[in-house]
Amino acid sequence: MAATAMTRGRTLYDKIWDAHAVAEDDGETLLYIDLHLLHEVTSPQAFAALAAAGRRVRQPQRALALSDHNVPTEGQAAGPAGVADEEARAQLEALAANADHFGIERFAMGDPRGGIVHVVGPEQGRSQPGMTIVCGDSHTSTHGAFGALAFGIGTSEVEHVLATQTIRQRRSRNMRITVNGALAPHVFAKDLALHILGIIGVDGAGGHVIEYAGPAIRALSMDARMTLCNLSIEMGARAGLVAPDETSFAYLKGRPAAPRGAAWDAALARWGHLSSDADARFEREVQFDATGVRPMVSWGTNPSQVVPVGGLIPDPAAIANAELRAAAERALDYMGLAPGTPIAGVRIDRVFIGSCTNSRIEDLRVAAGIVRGRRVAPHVRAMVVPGSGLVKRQAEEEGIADILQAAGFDWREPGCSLCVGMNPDRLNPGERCAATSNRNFENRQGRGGRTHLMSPALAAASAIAGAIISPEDLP
Ligand SMILES: CC(C)[C@H](C(=O)O)[C@@H](O)C(=O)O
Ligand code: SF4
Repeated sequence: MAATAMTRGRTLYDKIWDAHAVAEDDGETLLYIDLHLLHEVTSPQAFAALAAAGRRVRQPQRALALSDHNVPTEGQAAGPAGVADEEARAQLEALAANADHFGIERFAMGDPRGGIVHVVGPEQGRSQPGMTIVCGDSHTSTHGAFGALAFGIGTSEVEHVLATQTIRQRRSRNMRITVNGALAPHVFAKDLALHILGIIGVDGAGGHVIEYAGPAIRALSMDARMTLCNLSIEMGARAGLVAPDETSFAYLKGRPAAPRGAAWDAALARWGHLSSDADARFEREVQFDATGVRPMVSWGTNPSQVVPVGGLIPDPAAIANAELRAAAERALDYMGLAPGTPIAGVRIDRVFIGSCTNSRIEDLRVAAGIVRGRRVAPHVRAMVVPGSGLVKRQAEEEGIADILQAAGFDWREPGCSLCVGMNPDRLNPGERCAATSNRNFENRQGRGGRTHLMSPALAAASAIAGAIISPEDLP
């Protein structure tokens, strides 16, 4: 890039891209992949194809395999053999066998280091600034919180990465979301993400990689940045990222896979340069002030259909755009909600605190802080599913598990669980759930189930009230 015409600054995304570009062909780039995370649902066919072609895994030490989507949230110590569902058991057994055959490290079911792939990668210190990270899973965007380029890939691409440690990609456009000011007390990264979704919609970042910037983002913890980056994919983005800083470095220091000693110092020196240049160009810019962000709840069947917890369920008749109006009508019908009524007070049957969006230790601390000394409403079945065995253990050591259980929450073993209903944790038809996950599509948590996305604070408060409520309004 020596030509003077090319001296314009680069974004963080551009820099990570350029540093990993191996070859160019017809507008596509072959990108080197630093970390490949695998789970049981999207890897069996990839491994089968690899084996059929007589190939080996190019760099097995750059992969880690985890069982998360269809593991039951009890009895994990028994391993796949103890899983009742045949398809789930077959996938879990295949992952274990494939990882062992191809020399890939895996955390077996029941291993305390195991859990949701997007919780475990960061927790182990494997997800690091400046890396390219892929997984056959859309919410791989979570790892962008570390200033990594992290995105989901399909099963055929999983095979390609296993075989070559590279992937063919088209460059995305750059988008920056700058959040000025500071979040109000009791407002969390989840609210911020749902607020952004409410502004830009589910296609709002289509074709772009989002960089989150500004003082309100800098003030977020790593757990919170992961929540925000996690939801980038629901905005239509290819990935979302935050430039690394002292918060990122402090989080990573001392983690099992983080560099140590002189290697740590060298890494810090490298990571310190990972930011967008002042004159970098973003094709799209969104800016707003965090002060106005309220605790948010979804009322519909996509994650951009949100209102503040103090707001009203919208009236489709008032929506000018015909497509959005039809979507709202259909969503309200599925959700069994009446337009124009307050979202607070809508009665719920279930509560799910978990998922790669909100199942980390800070999320559980917030939930425990709200339910301490209170009881879950008698008609509500509430469960907490920690994101990993280590989160579970830490919550038990901190007394969080006791508080949640004393309040009447079911304390489960880690996994995706009720986020996606691929294990026995499912909603029954018509059941309404306050959920801390990221998707509220029709049938997402079980056939006919109705999902309201919200923060752990709101979900915990709603469990107590038996209806959607803001924690400040709890008696
Ligand atoms: C099962 C998996 C492929 C899927 C994804 O890619 O996101 C799941 O994790 C989800 O959240 O819907
Ligand atoms: S927790 Fe939910 S969103 Fe996250 S990877 Fe699992 S199924 Fe997907």
